[in-house]
Amino acid sequence: MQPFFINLKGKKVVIVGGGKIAARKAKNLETAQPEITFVAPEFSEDVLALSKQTGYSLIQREAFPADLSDAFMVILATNHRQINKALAEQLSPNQLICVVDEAEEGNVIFPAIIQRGQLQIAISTNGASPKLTRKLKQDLESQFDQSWETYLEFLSRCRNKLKKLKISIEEKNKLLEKILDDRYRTNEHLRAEILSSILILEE
Ligand SMILES: C[C@@]1(CC(=O)O)c2cc3[nH]c(cc4nc(cc5[nH]c(cc(n2)[C@H]1CCC(=O)O)[C@@](C)(CC(=O)O)[C@@H]5CCC(=O)O)C(CC(=O)O)=C4CCC(=O)O)c(CCC(=O)O)c3CC(=O)O
Ligand SMILES: NC(=O)C1=CN([C@@H]2O[C@H](COP(=O)(O)OP(=O)(O)OC[C@H]3O[C@@H](n4cnc5c(N)ncnc54)[C@H](O)[C@@H]3O)[C@@H](O)[C@H]2O)C=CC1
Repeated sequence: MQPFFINLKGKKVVIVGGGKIAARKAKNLETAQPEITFVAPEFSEDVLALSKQTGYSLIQREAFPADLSDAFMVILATNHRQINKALAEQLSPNQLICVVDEAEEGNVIFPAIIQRGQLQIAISTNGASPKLTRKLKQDLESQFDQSWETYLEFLSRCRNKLKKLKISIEEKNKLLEKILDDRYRTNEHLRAEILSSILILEE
């Protein structure tokens, strides 16, 4: 399995099933802002609340292959093994497909995600142990506190400015290395100091 970061903004995602796992996959996708449609005869409170909050569409009936034909991504999350399998078989090999009870019938698996602003860490065990994935996520969550979000904003501002400067690659790299010192993450004054010294340089 190849890890990627993919832009799903505005993409059509169909989730077949409206239970606990359907809701969890939709929450996993929330910051990516896709257009989600759930198809299921019954929706859980979680799915109903999500759809109310976000405007996701609900189609209340059993799913048919035609519901999935124009989806960029399909998540098969019913509690019936045979239904998930049969629908997966009807999909195009060019669609992104997650089969929640049999990963090998699809081509996408969901990682656990830690997000601190522009820093994203995704974890997977290739389906070997979702519980280990969850445990590692909790470990990393305590290792990466909220300060990383501000730090990434700072790194990004510095880099965007440095990219435009007419200085040598060596000098640029030296500065980019320098701001990786952890003191720049923890000390706001150091950040302000170096940022203003970079921002006044001529482009
Ligand atoms: C292959 C994959 C496909 C996919 O769903 O994308 C998949 C498949 C399956 N999961 C199962 C079970 C559980 N999954 C979790 C938890 C998570 N599962 C997630 C992803 C994935 N799960 C993909 C691979 C991930 C990887 O590579 O590690 C996470 C990371 C992301 C998310 O769901 O958003 C999320 C944690 C994130 C978080 O906490 O933030 C728990 C833990 C719990 O609930 O305590 C259990 C119960 C314990 C257990 O069974 O181990 C079953 C058996 C179902 C059954 O028994 O019927 C299957 C089917 C099978 O094994 O074939
Ligand atoms: N990948 C993962 O992370 C995990 C996957 N699972 C698997 O996920 C599956 C779903 O689990 P839950 O959400 O807890 O089940 P659930 O019982 O809460 O929900 C099942 C949903 O499927 C819908 N459904 C049934 N037949 C349908 C049809 N023909 N068309 C459309 N929708 C239909 C039901 O109306 C209901 O909304 C199970 O097969 C379970 O083995 C379970 C745990 C974790």
